[in-house]
Amino acid sequence: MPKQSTTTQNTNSLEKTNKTEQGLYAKFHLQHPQSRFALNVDLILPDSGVTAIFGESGSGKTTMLRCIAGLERAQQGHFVMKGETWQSDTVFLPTHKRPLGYVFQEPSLFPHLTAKGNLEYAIKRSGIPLPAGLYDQIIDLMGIESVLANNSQQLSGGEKQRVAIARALLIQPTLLLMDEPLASLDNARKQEILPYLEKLKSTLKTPILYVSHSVEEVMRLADHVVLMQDGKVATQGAIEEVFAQLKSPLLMNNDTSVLWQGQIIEQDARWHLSKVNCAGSKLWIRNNGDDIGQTIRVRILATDVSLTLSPHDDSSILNKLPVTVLDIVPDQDPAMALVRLQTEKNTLIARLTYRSVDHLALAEGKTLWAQIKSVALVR
Ligand SMILES: Nc1ncnc2c1ncn2[C@@H]1O[C@H](COP(=O)(O)OP(=O)(O)OP(=O)(O)O)[C@@H](O)[C@H]1O
Repeated sequence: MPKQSTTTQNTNSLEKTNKTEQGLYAKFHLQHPQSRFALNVDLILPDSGVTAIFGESGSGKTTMLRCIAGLERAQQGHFVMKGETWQSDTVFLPTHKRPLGYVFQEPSLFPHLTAKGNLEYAIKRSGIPLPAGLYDQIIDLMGIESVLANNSQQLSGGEKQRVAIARALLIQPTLLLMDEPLASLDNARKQEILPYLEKLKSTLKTPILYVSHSVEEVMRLADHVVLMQDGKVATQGAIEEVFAQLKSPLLMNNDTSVLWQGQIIEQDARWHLSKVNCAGSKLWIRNNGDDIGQTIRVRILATDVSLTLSPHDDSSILNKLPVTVLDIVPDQDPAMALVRLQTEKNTLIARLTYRSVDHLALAEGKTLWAQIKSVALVR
């Protein structure tokens, strides 16, 4: 059991600092005495939207979240949230004094209370009066009205987790920490909860740090990604940039893909297609009922991208874009290469055999055409 937090200052007065009046500043150095693992991070993160802490098992995602929550005390630690210091050389706010909500992998509801009882307990514990309408808004946001009277043991896994998220929100946190909140659920339950998380993200202003090792979840929810590797930050940035960088073996496999964001600019009713403009690169996708002007995210798998020296019109492929080779990165499979390509403003990745790389004489700066066999709408 990690050592519980202790107070080293009067927590009534949160120390103000001008270090990061906006944003989150997180710097931790932690070494577990019984393990070789060390966490070493020094980050400034956005104070809005969803930041995914993404990485392989054991890379230190949970440890970082626990340091931020004050559940784990780093030998050296500094955490500033919008100008309020939660930890420094002289400050250590205990967890219960930090204005945060924490959602764990396993929803930890009180089994002897109803869903409503769990929520009321959290509101009472927080000691912050609820503004009019917030309770109903959160219940509605999580879609739990119909299960409020149920004993928490009668709830399904998905319902329990939605109640746990509502409970975390009712504390009115300035930061919401979510540690693999969908990991204990089967795929059907995950698909059921993801739209609630999307709605939560677009409705509430609370910044969310979301730990996950699921590319699908990260691509759907995150705006910003911190990629963790061996206790360090391999890279961080806007989600499109991180997935385009190939900075981790986690991103270099059969599922290697890029994420593009764009707006629907045209509908083709006859063929049930929509045209989406992703920073100048225009793609046809299946019409999923989105209106013109709607912002969407699409995922393009590297295995769905092939390259040709000239734009072929005698192929079934709808999406063809002019591209320039940025670089050629070895795949984990020695037969395969990941070719990073520049489109107008986006990066695209093609997974090809080295034989094809040689056949097309691919090299940095070469211009050619990318054919995109399939584009998946992310939602
Ligand atoms: N209390 C502890 N004492 C010793 N070692 C620990 C302790 N907690 C975590 N570790 C080790 O620290 C490393 C990072 O663990 P952490 O749980 O942060 O990784 P993670 O990226 O969240 O992994 P996962 O995705 O599997 O949850 C692991 O090697 C783990 O065994």
